[in-house]
This record gives sequence, structure tokens and C-alpha cells, in this order.
Amino acid sequence: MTGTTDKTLWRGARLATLDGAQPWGWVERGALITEGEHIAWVGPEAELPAGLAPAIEHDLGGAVLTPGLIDSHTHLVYGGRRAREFELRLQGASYEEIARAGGGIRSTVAATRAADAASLQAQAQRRLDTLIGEGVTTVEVKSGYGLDLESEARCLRAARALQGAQLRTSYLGAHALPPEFQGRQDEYVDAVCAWMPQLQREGLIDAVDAFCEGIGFTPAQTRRVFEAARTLGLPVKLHAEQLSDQGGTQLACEFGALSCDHLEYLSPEGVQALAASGTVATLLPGAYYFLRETKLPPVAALREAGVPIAISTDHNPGTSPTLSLLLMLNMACTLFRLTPEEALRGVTQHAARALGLADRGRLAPGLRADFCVWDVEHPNELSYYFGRNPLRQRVWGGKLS
Ligand SMILES: N=CN[C@@H](CCC(=O)O)C(=O)O
Ligand SMILES: [Zn+2]
Repeated sequence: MTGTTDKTLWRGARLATLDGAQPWGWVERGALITEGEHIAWVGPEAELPAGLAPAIEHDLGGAVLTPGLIDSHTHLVYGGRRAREFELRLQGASYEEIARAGGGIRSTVAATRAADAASLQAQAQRRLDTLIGEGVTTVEVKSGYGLDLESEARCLRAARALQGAQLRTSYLGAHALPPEFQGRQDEYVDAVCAWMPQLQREGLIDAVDAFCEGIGFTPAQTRRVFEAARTLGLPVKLHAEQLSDQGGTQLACEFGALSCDHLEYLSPEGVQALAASGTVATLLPGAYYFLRETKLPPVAALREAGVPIAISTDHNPGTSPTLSLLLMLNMACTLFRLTPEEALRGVTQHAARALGLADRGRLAPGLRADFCVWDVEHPNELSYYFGRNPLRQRVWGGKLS
């Protein structure tokens, strides 16, 4: 078939559309038509519209096609590494002890402040390229290792300049207390709120995040950050109930948060709050694994309450230095007991929702043409393998890339 439109036909595919009522949104002998950056048609190959005349045609020979992967929680921009801290933890030091002694996040803040913009961006681009190599097409990147206006802006600009995937940025000024504000935590929260309008004016923020935790910020301080965000019309997200139950989830849900992330210590009240507000529960098996946590997030309760569950790498140098979203699929199943279908929805459909993006995460007409072609027979293999990358082709905005 040849033609003169900019339509491209992808045929001979086994489609996991994640759309509709079927498990996996499955179409056994499927086809998909893209037009420019969007999906124009998707369905059984036998029902392809007549007179299509696509400019290009790809026969996928029975390969599995899924939506492009979305990593909805990362800290990709930072300087330095924390392998020494890993050694200390293996010798018995806890994450909290290291943080209270001035290490942890604050050691990455020192390395990030010392790094120039070009090297921060180059390092983050290498990390992003690794994610892209596994089929990631949209990535959220947080600040939170600058902790002063100039350094936070530098990290957010570096994130915005990354190439090869669609970027969303979250302002995480309330990540940790920087050394110059030692003993003045409330004043630092004032500063975090005061910097927000300037960062927004420069177009650097899509959402506002905070770390509500014993070693982070109290619910009252988190509330102030969220109120500042609300005044500016910015959506919020929260690092919540990672190491203890602070009730941060209920607070975030009061503000209609896009997502609450980590959630190992989430209470039944927190589960109900998520269900009532439609907030996504983002689970981060990499951090759970790397910190050798033993308290599992309440997956069965989340499932029963109908809370959408996203899965992310949480890539960061302290608690989750992984760059494999596929590995997170496997860990979400083995460690958290998600089904392979729930895990795939967690890095597509529900990850899109965790970023407030309605135009991706499924294969349906009108959505972005972001998808992956996999050398597997069934999408459950994406969770089954670990340490193997079966990606054959990635299509981002309708283009093979
Ligand atoms: N928990 C807080 N923030 C990061 C870890 C940051 C760090 O240790 O550098 C997280 O999502 O796990
Ligand atoms: Zn995080």
C-alpha cells in the first residue's frame, strides 16, 4: 500500500491498548494508524478502514505493542553519588541516622550546588537516555537538590532542556533543610513558598512536591507549601508515609493532589482519602528494595478501594539509583504483589494520571502516538524478565526514535 497522506500504518501487532473493558485492552491481530503526533485509529486489522492509503506501512510480524512507558517520579538532575552511604547502610547505619548526621539528601545538595549547569544537564541526559532505551516516552523530573532559588532554578532548567522524551517538572524545594537554614525550618518553608512564583513565571514548574516525614517537613509545613501552590494554580504531589505515618496523604488529598508517592506506612484512613479524591498512589519498589524496608504498602487495600496505582523508578542517588523502569515492573510484582497487568498500567495509564496528562498512557484514537514494540509474545513478559530489555522499537510522537 502506498499513498500521499502522512498516515502511517502499523499492522501485524498484538495490541495491549489498556483501553476498554478487555483484560490488557487486548487485540490479538491488531493494527494502529498514526497521523502526525497522534493515533488516528486502533483496532482489529480485519476492520481497518477502507481506502486508507498510508504513506508508510510497518508489518510488526506479531510483536506486542503497548503505550510508551511513563516514569512519573524521578530525581534525574543532581551531582555526585552516594555509594559510600550505601556501604554505611550495609554496615548497619539507617537512612534516617545518615540524614540526621548531615549526610543523605544534604550530601547530594552540596554536590549539586558545586556542579555547573552544563554538567548537571549532561549527566541527567545520560540518565534519561538509559530510561528511553527501555521505551520511556514521558518522564517527570523533580528539583530538590538545590534548595536555594538559584540552584533550584538551575536544576529545573536542566530538566526542561532534556531531549528525547516529554518532560514534566515538579518543584521539590521542601525536600530537606539546607545547612544555611539549620534550626530555622519554618523560615525555610517561607523561602520555598516565596521562590515559587518566580520559578513559575520562568515556566519551570508543572507541579509542586514536598517530603512530609520525620526527617523532612511536618504536615503543617507541607500545608503551607500546598497553599502557596494553590494560590498559583499549581497542582501538588507528595512524598508521603515512606518511613512513618504522618497523615500526609490525607493532607495532600485535601488539596486534590495528583499523586501520593511511596506509601509504605499508609493508614486505612489514607487509603480512603486517596479513593475519595481520585489521587493516584505511586509505589516505588526500587526505594523499598534499596533501603531494605520491611513494611509493605497496603496494596490489597488500595486495590479494593479502587485507587489507581502507578509505579516509578524514583531514580535518585540515595534511595533508588536504578535507571530501569522494566525492573520496577518485575519488583512491583515480586515485592508488592501487583499483577503484571496492574504493573503495566502503573507505568502507562496510571502514571499519566499521576502527571495530570489525559492525552497518553493508553492506545486510543486522539491520544499521542507514543508506543513501544516489544519482542515478546505477551505483555506479561515485561514483568517476568528482569535484567533483560525486549524493546524492539520506540515511537515517540508518531516518530520512530
Ligand atoms: N524520600 C525522599 N526523597 C527521595 C530520596 C532522596 C535522597 O535520599 O537523595 C525519594 O523519593 O526516595
Ligand atoms: Zn522521590
